[in-house]
Amino acid sequence: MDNDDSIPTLVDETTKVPVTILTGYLGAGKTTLLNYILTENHQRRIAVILNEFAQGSAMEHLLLTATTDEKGGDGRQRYEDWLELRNGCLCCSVKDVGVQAIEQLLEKRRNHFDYILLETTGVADPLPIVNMFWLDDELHSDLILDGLITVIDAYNGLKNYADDRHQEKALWSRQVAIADVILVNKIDLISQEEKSKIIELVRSINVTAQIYETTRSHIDLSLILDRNAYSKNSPPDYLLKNIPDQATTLIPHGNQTLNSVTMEFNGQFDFDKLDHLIIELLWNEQTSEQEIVRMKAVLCCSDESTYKLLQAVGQMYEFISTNEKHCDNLRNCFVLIGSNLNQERLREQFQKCLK
Ligand SMILES: Nc1nc2c(ncn2[C@@H]2O[C@H](COP(=O)(O)OP(=O)(O)OP(=O)(O)O)[C@@H](O)[C@H]2O)c(=O)[nH]1
Ligand SMILES: [Zn+2]
Repeated sequence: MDNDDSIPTLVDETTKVPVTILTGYLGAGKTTLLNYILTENHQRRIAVILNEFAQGSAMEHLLLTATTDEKGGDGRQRYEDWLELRNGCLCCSVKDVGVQAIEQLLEKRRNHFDYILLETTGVADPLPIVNMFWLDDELHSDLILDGLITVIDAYNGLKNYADDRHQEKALWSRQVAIADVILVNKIDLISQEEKSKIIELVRSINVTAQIYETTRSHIDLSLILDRNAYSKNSPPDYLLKNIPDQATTLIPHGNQTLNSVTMEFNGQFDFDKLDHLIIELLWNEQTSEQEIVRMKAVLCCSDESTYKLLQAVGQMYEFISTNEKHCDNLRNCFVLIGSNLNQERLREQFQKCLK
């Protein structure tokens, strides 16, 4: 499709390119959904990014090209580029590296696509990837996170959840917990009774997501694309949801193991104390024992009646005021990503900053 450089483009160079993230446990129907989206008439030029290990990725690539070829008769190319992140896992190749790679692609191929779909590997915590795309204006990114879709396998879902191996259960729950939209897929394989059970379970983990029942991931695209779920000055939904208070270990990457810690607190923070703690954590306590790479929070501070956001990348951090009043809902949510994060100790440190 190189000759279409000459075709005038309707894409405004200044418009940000939406990124929709697809997550879901192994085999839930993510690629099926991608295939479906790519073959539907969506008036979009979509780039697909697979965040999989090399082998799986090559296979999915084949699956997707097969689908486009089949449907290619009308001469319209429905997706224009392909970015494979080989040798690894976007989720643990610390954030901004991934964003930069995608931005570079975007710069080179600006006229070739105007939407990005990112399928994450089914065995990793999707939170770091979502974090990665929740970008500050100051970073002048061309990308904007549009939404997070979690596909769940209705047939195996209850089993995944009941799995005693802690990692599996935690992963499954987190994928459900942070979604904006949840597709309860493979409805064709379950009974009415099982359907009620799985939907009840999903709802108990995520009270705010839109839940749709699907077969072969078929869904009205207007329900999942262009959702603009993360607009400026409102706390991202996933931070206000009930993310289980827990520490998870992400898949090791190189010689480093990143882990993430999510914490919730009720009440109001004393801003000066909190500010002091952040400096302490990011500047004075960065050791091989504990290193915070990324931190985000939605906060209620006693000096303001609206939510504050906290953003930290490396040692740089900032507080951002929002327009959203915290009223009597005094929930505070933190997400920290780094190495050797000690949740207990962190919790104690933050606790001391409450009024
Ligand atoms: N019966 C039935 N099978 C489905 C449905 N959706 C997907 N499948 C099948 O489930 C299998 C896995 O689907 P994929 O789309 O590859 O799942 P995935 O989430 O991309 O899997 P990973 O990338 O390995 O995590 C495939 O064989 C699909 O054809 C459905 O609604 N009903
Ligand atoms: Zn897949």
